[in-house]
Amino acid sequence: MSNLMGERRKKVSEDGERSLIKAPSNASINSQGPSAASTGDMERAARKQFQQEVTPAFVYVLAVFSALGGFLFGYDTGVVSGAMLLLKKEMNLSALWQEVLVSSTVGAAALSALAGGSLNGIFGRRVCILLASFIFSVGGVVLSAAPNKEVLLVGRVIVGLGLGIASMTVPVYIAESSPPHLRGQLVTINTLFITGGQFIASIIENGAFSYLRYDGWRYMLGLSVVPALVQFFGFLFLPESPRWLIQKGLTQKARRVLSQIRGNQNIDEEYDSIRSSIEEEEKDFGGGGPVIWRMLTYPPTRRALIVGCGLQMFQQLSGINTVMYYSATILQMSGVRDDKLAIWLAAVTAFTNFLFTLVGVWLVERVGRRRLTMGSIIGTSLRYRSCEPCMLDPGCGFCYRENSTSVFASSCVLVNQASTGEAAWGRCSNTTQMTEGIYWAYNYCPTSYSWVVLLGLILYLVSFAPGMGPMPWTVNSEIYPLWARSTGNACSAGVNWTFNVLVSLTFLHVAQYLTYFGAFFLYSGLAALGFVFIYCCLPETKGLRLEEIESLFESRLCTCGVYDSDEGRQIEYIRVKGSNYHLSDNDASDVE
Ligand SMILES: O[C@H]1[C@H](O)[C@@H](O)[C@H](O)[C@@H](O)[C@H]1O
Repeated sequence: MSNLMGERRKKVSEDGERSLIKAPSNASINSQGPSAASTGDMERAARKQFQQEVTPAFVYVLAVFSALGGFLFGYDTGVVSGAMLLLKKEMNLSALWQEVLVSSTVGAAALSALAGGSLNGIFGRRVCILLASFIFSVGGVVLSAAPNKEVLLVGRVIVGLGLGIASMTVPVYIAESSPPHLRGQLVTINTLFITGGQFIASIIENGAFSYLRYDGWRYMLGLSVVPALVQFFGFLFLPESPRWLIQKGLTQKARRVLSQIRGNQNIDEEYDSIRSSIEEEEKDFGGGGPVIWRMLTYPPTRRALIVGCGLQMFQQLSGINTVMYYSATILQMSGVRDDKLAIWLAAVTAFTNFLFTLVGVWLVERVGRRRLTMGSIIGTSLRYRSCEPCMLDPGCGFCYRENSTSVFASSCVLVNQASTGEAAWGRCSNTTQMTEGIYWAYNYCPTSYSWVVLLGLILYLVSFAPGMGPMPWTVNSEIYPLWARSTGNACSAGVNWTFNVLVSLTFLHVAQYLTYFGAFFLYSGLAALGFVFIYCCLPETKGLRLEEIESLFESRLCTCGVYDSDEGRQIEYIRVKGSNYHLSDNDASDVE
């Protein structure tokens, strides 16, 4: 089958009408005398003209309206912790009910992301986004009106169903509508909106609603109806993905949409190329069993699926949501004793995540997905090395003296086997004997080190947010051929949500057993594994057309870093006839 696809690509590049030539490098232009040089000049002029073409505003409008799905993702997963503080008092919720209310949304999202694959294939991206925003609105209304915890649970499950569908559809819709040179940036805007939603949620948690004696949680949870309705009504007027339309044979409509999105520029080459790719795909993969089976039995899509799901798995295993969901608790354990301060500091961490995702939006088309993701995961795995080594050992605790400014006379001492509240011997061995100014810290660093923990969390987010946060979503929206795109994204989003629920549900237990710092070392180790996976298996997709990306998975999965060389990236084709030139971002370096 892979030979077949190779043949197909050869055919496309030899096609007369869409005649393509290899663009010579600068060096070869200079060494080939005047005529070659003037061809080179013409090409340069053409490139310059191409690069001056303004990207129509419509594609940004489309990306922003779609990314409201990301905002709801961030808001709904973020606001629940603040709402829970109020709910547990008002509805007398047990710990089990609190856990169920928080994780039911994430669990429902995992299931509906998987189901979203078929819905996308059958009804299209636009209908799925409309459906998700409708579900979000219903969920918001149910939550804000809930008379008891059972109805709350129903509302949380409804919201989760919307989340799963939105999380797998929005990146695909944006990727399929964007021009190649902006695709990474526009898809990454979706993650920017996720982290923006988390940040706004953290502000709302602290804001006026949290001071209401009754029903503050209703406003917190119900507020999500506003962006959901904006998205719903916006999408009534926004078009379907042109690629999905072509796949369904609605070619006239697809042409109209593509030309609308491209601001009436000449779309002939882009349209032809998408259409011929899809027709070839139809011929090669038209029949023969469920899509997931066809993906698993065809090596390039199997490899893409491994890369896509692996990225999502490592994103979650590197512990992002232990920070996003528990940062207030972590800060309290590290010595911040005032509740309100801990919650405000948690908002600072959410803001850092947002701000540095913006850096990711800026970097993605400059340094590419691969380098950004690798740099990010390295930073992520290094972050935890700064805190007390003593805390790593569940058998030890920290005995210290403290005055108003500093910690002194500290030592790491074995914990009493019978009670972790005191040391096995010494100054901290008997709580009643502990005189004023002597403290015993088990499972956290003493107060004057809490800034180290806050700094640790911030440094972690500074390295996580530009790469590991957005890239798994961005890369997944690009690496599958059209016939496998919905299913590929459904699976990888399902993996993301599943590991999200696994890591966030087990975090407190893991921390109890290994201490907070031990748990962080565990995630750090997993992130290091993730680095090896990314280094070996993730190819660069920057600047390529969606239809070209599939060929990156034709060779062996783990090529151990050969992607870093520019080999293969030098093959640039420009069209000789007509006025549409396709350039990868490498071309930018040729243009003065
Ligand atoms: O990419 C996002 C983002 O990084 C969020 O902050 C996180 O909560 C999500 O789980 C993740 O998928």
